[in-house]
Amino acid sequence: MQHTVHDFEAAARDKLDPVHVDFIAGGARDEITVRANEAAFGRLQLLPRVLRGSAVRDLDITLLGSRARMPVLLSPTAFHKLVYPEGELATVRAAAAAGAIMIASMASTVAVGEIADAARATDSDAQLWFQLYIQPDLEITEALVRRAVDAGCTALVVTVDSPVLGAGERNRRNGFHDLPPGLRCENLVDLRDGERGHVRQIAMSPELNWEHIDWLRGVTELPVLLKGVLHPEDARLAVRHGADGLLLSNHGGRQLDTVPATLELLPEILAAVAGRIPIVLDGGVRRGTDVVKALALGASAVGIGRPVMWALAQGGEEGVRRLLELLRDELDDTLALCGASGLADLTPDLVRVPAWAPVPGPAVAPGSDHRFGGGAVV
Ligand SMILES: Cc1cc2nc3c(=O)[nH]c(=O)nc-3n(C[C@H](O)[C@H](O)[C@H](O)COP(=O)(O)O)c2cc1C
Ligand SMILES: CCCCC(=O)C(=O)O
Repeated sequence: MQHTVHDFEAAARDKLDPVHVDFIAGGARDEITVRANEAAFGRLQLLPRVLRGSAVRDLDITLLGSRARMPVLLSPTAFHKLVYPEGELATVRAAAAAGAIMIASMASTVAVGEIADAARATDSDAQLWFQLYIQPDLEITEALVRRAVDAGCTALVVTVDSPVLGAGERNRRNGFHDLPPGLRCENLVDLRDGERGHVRQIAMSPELNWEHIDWLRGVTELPVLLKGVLHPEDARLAVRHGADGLLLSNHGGRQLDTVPATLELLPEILAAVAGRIPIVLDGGVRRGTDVVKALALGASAVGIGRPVMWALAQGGEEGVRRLLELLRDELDDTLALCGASGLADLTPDLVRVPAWAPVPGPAVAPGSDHRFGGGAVV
């Protein structure tokens, strides 16, 4: 039985092909950023308030017009059928049950229209968003956007940190470059005559620039979030080019290795956008306390990537449902312990960077023996 988010990973590792475990767990190069994301949460401390809570806590959010019952989104992850036969259909049913926003990957193994139909069939009002890699062929990109719009997606998440494919050295060593026979990137099927949904159809393009974002703004009315902006100057440019939000993400450490943990960048990015657009953060979120830290510092919501893949592999729809319930319970528990009656009570004063320096007292000169009070006071 899984009692923590990490337990799902352990259970999934027992079930999955080790090559697929490496695909999910792995990152770029030395995986320094992969480790940094989780470690950053551990370094921050919470400083709770007392005697001001409430019997129930409000976890609802509205993000760019999409309502959700918890501030945890399912970040886009490719290839769900690789780990569970129903793939994204199982994931979206669980997300809908939890009232969580799912961001379907452009590289999903179920077509976005079918994912949306499965969500609607649950009678939940949970929203589906679509992640897009802008393709240098703009007609193809427009056709993809149309598929997302027709499916009823309520926002687009444009991944901008992938001018080239991340260097997953585990995948290279394992020779994992492709989906196994029978699985396809369903959103890419027949975009052009006869295209069969091959992973290699996805162009990671170093030619992309801000004009592509301007162009995209012109072809859709959907809110557009940029995923993978890390430099504060780019955050300012994103606002100027009409982005409606940012998903502050280093792709779970899968693109450029040695970039900072997203949590460490959050204050700078918030300062750069100065409240003009919401910031969602992903990377290393594994605990209710992690969610609280990110939100207290000013994120509007967080996303989870690998935990969803592990839970899906462990137990399909039921696994992802339990993962989301677990995170919701931990979040609720943390809010109660922080004296918060809802997400609005999460303020930056609840978070501390540890101050290792001793509290200042009477200073004693180096070399003096303070036990005898003989040193000069400086
Ligand atoms: C197996 C896997 C597949 C992913 N696929 C995509 C993708 O298709 N598009 C995308 O923008 N990000 C993708 N990501 C990155 C996630 O959206 C997210 O940024 C990252 O996983 C968050 O970090 P976490 O795994 O520590 O929660 C993928 C990540 C993983 C682990
Ligand atoms: C072509 C699929 C890209 C998936 C991805 O973004 C990742 O594995 O991190």
